[in-house]
Amino acid sequence: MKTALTIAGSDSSGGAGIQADIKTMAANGVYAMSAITALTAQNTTGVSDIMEVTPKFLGEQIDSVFTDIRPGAVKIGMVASAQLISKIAEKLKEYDAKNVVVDPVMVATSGAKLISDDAIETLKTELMPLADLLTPNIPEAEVLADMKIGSEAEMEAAAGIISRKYGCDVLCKGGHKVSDASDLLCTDSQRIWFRGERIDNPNTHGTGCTLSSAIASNLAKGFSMEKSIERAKAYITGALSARLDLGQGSGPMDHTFDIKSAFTEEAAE
Ligand SMILES: Nc1ncnc2c1ncn2[C@@H]1O[C@H](COP(=O)(O)OP(=O)(O)O)[C@@H](O)[C@H]1O
Ligand SMILES: Cc1ncc(COP(=O)(O)OP(=O)(O)O)c(N)n1
Repeated sequence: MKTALTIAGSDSSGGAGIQADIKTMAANGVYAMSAITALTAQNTTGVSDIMEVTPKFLGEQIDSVFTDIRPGAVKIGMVASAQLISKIAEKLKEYDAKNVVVDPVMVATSGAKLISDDAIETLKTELMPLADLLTPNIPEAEVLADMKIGSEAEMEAAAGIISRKYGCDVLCKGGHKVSDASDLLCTDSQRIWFRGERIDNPNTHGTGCTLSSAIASNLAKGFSMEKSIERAKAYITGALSARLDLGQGSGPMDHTFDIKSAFTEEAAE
């Protein structure tokens, strides 16, 4: 079985973060492992508290994974502090990690800030240069490229700036647009659009975590970057289309929409 590691924060409501990543990796057929950067007390309406692990303990989790079951891909999500980011960079280099997907998580849909300002600088200087793929949403791409994005042409310009600056592929996600949900991949030689119809569903908690984990899963399985994104886009479209409706705010998606087995039958009366 192919393997993948998520290095991210825990979401107590299960829709984003580590929980979304593990469900996604399992649904995409890879063995999922985790190194937790922080616990969040969070639900569909917001984040009420965050408790970070120490850099030493994060390093020990990563050591435990890499020295035993080597991950075929690594997805990195919420990392709130500069010290934790430096520790991750150190360990990725130490273990020569492959297929590194960095989701530069900054702000949750609910509005909660998930990274400190000084950590954004460390993310740029230490972690992003180690990525094979960066997956900013539009507000994150605006911060990273230092420009406003209001059109597809501006998405292309911003993704180009970020890709050149950090020497990696960039997927600028279009979930924050109002017209459609098309994402743009920028490599050193190509611009590829992944076109998506906007699904009329207010429950989009964890879409970014889910997409980046699905891409990492497909990279771990040996698909090319383009094919991995195409497959991940189909997966998230399916998860959103299942129209799960839980919680009082922006609810989670159905990560298991495509899994039917003897163990997923209806609940007992
Ligand atoms: N309403 C929607 N309908 C279809 N796809 C969506 C919708 N909202 C987000 N997506 C898709 O979900 C993925 C994550 O994008 P986005 O929501 O922009 O990320 P983030 O959660 O980091 O803000 C992208 O592939 C995007 O196109
Ligand atoms: C623990 C944790 N990590 C990341 C996020 C943000 O997730 P994302 O997929 O970007 O989805 P939204 O929150 O923007 O819907 C989070 N909320 N919690």
